[in-house]
Amino acid sequence: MSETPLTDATAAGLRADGSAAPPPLLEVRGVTKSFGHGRRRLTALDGVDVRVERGQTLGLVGESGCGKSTLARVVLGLERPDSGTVRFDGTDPFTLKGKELLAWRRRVQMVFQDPFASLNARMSATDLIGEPWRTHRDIVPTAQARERRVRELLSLVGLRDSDAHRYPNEFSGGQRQRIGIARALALDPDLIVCDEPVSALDLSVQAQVLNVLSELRERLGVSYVFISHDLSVVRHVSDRVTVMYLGKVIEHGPTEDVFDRPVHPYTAALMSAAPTLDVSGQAQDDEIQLRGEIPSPYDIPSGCRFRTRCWKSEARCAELAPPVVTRDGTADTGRDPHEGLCHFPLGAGPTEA
Ligand SMILES: Nc1ncnc2c1ncn2[C@@H]1O[C@H](COP(=O)(O)OP(=O)(O)OP(=O)(O)O)[C@@H](O)[C@H]1O
Repeated sequence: MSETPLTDATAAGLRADGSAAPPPLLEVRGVTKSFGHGRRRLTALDGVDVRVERGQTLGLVGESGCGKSTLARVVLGLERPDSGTVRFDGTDPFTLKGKELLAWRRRVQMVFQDPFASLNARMSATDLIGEPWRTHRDIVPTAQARERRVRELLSLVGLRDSDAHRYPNEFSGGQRQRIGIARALALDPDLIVCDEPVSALDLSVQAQVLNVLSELRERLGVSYVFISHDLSVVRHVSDRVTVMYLGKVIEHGPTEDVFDRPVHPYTAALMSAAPTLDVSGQAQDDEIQLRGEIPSPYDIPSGCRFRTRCWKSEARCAELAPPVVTRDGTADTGRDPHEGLCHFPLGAGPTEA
């Protein structure tokens, strides 16, 4: 039996009144990406589906090496999938060329984890923010327009006009990340991929930067893919969450559903390790200890790839690929499904094999 992927799509693409829903801003379906050859070949993404609606934030979580950055690179058009499709506003960006490709590249931008590493110390804030305009010259054709736009962008991220001519070493970590955000906004994108955008910052500064991101969403309608190891941050910023394990999506759904009623034991374990969170239905207040280490990506376990660390694992988990289930063990008919891949989902008895 081949493994069934979680198809992260609104049911049949229909609204409640039966009319066709507009395509999501981003729709990744069945994307597989491998690296290397022969015995040194590993599958970093295995039939991955994700969806980002306009003006929404998708949280992407999972341990190191599960494929989050590879997925981000695919979304940014930097890595071509081996199979599967990427649709941005209904168009496959990998089919674009020339001017169309350049126009699309504006629409998806990135905010990096470490503002210290990602900013060139010898460039002023103005130069850093305006660097993307070197490639996209038509956006601010004159020096005057450029100066005006830099001031607007500084103001949008909560910095002052006088900051325009300062250098990275004159800014705090939080201010540098604000410059990183202003730079991502310079091309007026529809989607920003944020890869651990606050994990290098002090706790008190993290909240300020997260507020900047959420204000920008309100004001500009920008969408985010938000990658983070910090589940309390993901819960705070995300409308929907996708959980990955060893290159596969093992659970996805609306944030509150996934956090309050995880389907997959792996999701529950991740959440139980996050100090402020309560996993209802699980050992309250106790961290779920997973057995062993993450398996090698060169040697993915048969059946359910999480089984070697799962406390619910039985013989079936090694023999058969896990089915798609919801918290209640039934197919979800709602518009925004909350699903997981598991033989023994939480909150339900064993599913039919
Ligand atoms: N260019 C590459 N060549 C070979 N292997 C790669 C390459 N890029 C990623 N990988 C492998 O693919 C798997 C997924 O990596 P990826 O960086 O996407 O994970 P991640 O979830 O982003 O991890 P982290 O949280 O540590 O950044 C890992 O096993 C990694 O070693």
